[in-house]
Amino acid sequence: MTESNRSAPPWPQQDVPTQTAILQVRQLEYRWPGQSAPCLVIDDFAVMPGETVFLYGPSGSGKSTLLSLLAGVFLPQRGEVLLGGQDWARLRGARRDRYRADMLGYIFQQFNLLPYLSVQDNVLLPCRFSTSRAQAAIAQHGSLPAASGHWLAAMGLPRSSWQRPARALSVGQQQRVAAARALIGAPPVIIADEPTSALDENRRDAFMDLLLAACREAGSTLVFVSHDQRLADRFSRQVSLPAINHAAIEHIDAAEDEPA
Ligand SMILES: Nc1ncnc2c1ncn2[C@@H]1O[C@H](COP(=O)(O)OP(=O)(O)OP(=O)(O)O)[C@@H](O)[C@H]1O
Repeated sequence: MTESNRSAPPWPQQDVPTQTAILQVRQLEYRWPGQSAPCLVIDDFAVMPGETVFLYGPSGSGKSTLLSLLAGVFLPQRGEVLLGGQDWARLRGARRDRYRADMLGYIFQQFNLLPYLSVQDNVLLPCRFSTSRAQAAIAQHGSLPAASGHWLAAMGLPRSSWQRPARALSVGQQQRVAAARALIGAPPVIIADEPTSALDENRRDAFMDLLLAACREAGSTLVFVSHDQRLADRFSRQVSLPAINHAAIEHIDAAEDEPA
């Protein structure tokens, strides 16, 4: 990205009219190194801007693998994965990392916070890697500390916790910090991989209420993986990975993972 277009959204504008998919998978085939058979064979899968997608499937069906492909962490052996009209395979090394930081917030099952950094500094991390996220955060909230405070408050974290080291927070609070980190700078897409699996029922419901409201406020599209079918109705679309994946892999307890 050049200095002159830094304030523009980071994705290639000419390729993204409003009704174009923000995420697109075409003729994808992905095989893990050393495996003879592919784990994922997906002809066509698209997510439109503003959707909230609940992606489900049994253990081992490839959900996390697909998320890594959507995030450009892995590249497919065949086919294309596009984010914001940009084919991940056409970006190399540092450019791919920067585009990911510009475009994506990622919430991990185990939070992946830096334990000794303060809550606020954890939330600000994406702004260190992405100029466009930092600029968006400042444009929206006036300053980076104000932006981190905004998303921490949106996720229900009291001000008294913001300067504490992340490791001093409870599991439920740490997952809220991870969500605030994904939301800062309002990236176009948020990907969440089983973010509620460590939460009890009350904390899970509260987390979901706050996360979905915050994604709406940020205008971020959400792709959310979970085993927990009780969450499915909260989303604008439910997608069964085995239903779109033509790879001949064994699924464990497929029937148990159908939505209620
Ligand atoms: N590091 C790896 N090396 C080789 N094969 C792998 C590796 N990680 C995963 N796989 C294969 O890819 C398949 C899909 O794994 P993945 O973790 O994407 O499934 P999942 O649906 O996310 O499972 P879970 O719900 O248990 O997290 C697995 O069945 C496994 O065979």
